[in-house]
Amino acid sequence: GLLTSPDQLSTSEYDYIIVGGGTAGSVLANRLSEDEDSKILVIEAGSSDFRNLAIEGPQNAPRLINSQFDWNFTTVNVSGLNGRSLPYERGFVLGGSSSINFMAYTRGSRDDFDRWANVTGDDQWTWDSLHPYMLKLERFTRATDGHDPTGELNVSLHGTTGPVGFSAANMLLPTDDRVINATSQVDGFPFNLDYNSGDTLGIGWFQATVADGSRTSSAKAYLAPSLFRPNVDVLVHTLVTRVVQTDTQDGVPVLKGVEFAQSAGSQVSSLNATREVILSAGAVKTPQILMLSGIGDNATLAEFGIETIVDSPDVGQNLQDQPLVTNQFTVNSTDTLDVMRMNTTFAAEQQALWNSSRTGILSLAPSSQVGWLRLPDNSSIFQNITDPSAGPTSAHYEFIFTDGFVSFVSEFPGGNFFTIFAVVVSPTSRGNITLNSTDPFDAPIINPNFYDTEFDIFTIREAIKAARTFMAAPSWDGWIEDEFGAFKAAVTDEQIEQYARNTSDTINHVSCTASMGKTGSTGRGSGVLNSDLTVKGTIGLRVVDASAFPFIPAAHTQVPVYILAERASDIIRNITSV
Ligand SMILES: Cc1cc2nc3c(=O)[nH]c(=O)nc-3n(C[C@H](O)[C@H](O)[C@H](O)COP(=O)(O)OP(=O)(O)OC[C@H]3O[C@@H](n4cnc5c(N)ncnc54)[C@H](O)[C@@H]3O)c2cc1C
Repeated sequence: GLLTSPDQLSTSEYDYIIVGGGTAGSVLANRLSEDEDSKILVIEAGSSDFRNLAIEGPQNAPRLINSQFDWNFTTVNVSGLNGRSLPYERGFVLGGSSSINFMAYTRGSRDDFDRWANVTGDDQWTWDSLHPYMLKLERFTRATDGHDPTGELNVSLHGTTGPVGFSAANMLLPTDDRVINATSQVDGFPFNLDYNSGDTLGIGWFQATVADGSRTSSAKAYLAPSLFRPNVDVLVHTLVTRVVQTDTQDGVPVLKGVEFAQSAGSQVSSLNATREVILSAGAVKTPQILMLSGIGDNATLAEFGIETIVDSPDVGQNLQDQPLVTNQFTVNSTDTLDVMRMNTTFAAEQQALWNSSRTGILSLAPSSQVGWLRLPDNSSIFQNITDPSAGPTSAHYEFIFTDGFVSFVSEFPGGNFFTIFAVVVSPTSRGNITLNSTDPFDAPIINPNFYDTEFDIFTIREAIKAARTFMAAPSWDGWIEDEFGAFKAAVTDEQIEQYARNTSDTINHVSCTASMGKTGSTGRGSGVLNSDLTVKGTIGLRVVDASAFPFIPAAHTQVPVYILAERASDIIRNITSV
């Protein structure tokens, strides 16, 4: 059942204690509780309010930033962003970041997963091994306006019975044809019917975790159904403060205990799992919990007076995230989604329509098309830098097309706009998560370290130029008026670089802060986890969330988390075929 206080725990005999009821944690709760004999406890710091209408409404996603459903983290002053600090959103509610994200539904490329298998030396992480899970987890749903999705995705590539409902465009916009037609008018931007085929490259229709006009979160897809089972308890408003050693076996520490509290001054409770503790607290909090529990770099832990249980120098290191720039154009039209911000009567009508039938503009995902693109093979950057992408099916940069004005640095100026996001999706910069204090209620120090490398700056610059090339296609003639604001002013390479440093934000894909490496290998750079996601040097402790990625996929990260968590559930249950 759903519990709001530790006093309500019905038993102290849980087989699995899952830390975090977010994207991955909800998958685990559901799959592990399929075994009626297993008792599962999920401990979640945030609230149970994942059915709140603010979360359910797809077009409301921007308003969840800095809301009660967000941890409201901020980064350090990032030197590659000319010293700016960014808000760093993470979901603080059941479903975790899947409850507040922008819903892009992207599996990643064949090469992304084959690289995971390669660096871990474990074939279970190849695209082919994971493909059954991709089908198992998803459920394709039709558009809310009933239109035929032919031409928007390849339905035959998709699952139709899984828990995660997704869709292509819920209604059509006047800009859709312009984007799609431009793909046949300029070289280098081919149409791709379905970037979830394994080959991501090209421009195509956005698929989103929106079903029947509402957001699909992991809480809705996985956790809510499991709550009907007698063997699942979910305790909300409770922070796990650390994992504790309960035993030693053959000299190896057993970490099957957790401590938790409801607020900074309140009583700390503790429980031991009979089988294992699984950290699914996300790529910001999982490394913090590990360090507070004595698993981290020996010297760093000593500075904070934390006794080292496992000297694991990679904890919190290797942070990978993707920076983005929003580039706006003014348009010769009064029919863009900007109208929702300028015409309150129209906005109220759309709200009423969504409230009554979950249709209309508010059922749309934040974008209707997206593109996955590579730098040309003969780019000058490759003279001295090896291609950091996972391979030929993986992009270096992404476009996200938006019918309206989007900026993370300037206010909406009024008027009608079109925005192309440019995103570096195969970054070589590496950031980190470090401790700020030994207080578990304190946020850790977050440094995404954007644009630390020449490759990342080169790529964003070329992506912004490529956006200009794409938008010069004939299909935009008479509709696009002009570039806008700081984008327009950025002309020379140096100006474009400064424009990127001054306006970039995060796409919120923080990953890889407790990553998998080759099983058994130790020392700096060999990873925090074995390839079965157990924490190296421990017994009884696993990490299952975006921290575990060895490389960030050239994709949005929620589906890779779903895939990882589905696979992890079978590893834990010893199930070898899907
Ligand atoms: C604003 C935003 C937009 C995004 N847009 C997209 C998108 O469009 N498409 C996409 O694919 N991905 C997107 N992402 C990324 C994607 O949502 C995440 O990569 C993914 O959801 C991470 O899953 P996770 O399980 O690793 O962590 P989370 O889902 O964040 O789960 C972690 C959970 O652990 C809880 N927790 C943390 N610490 C503790 C503790 N000490 N004790 C108890 N509980 C704790 C948290 O409250 C949270 O519920 C976006 C993310 C954000 C924030």
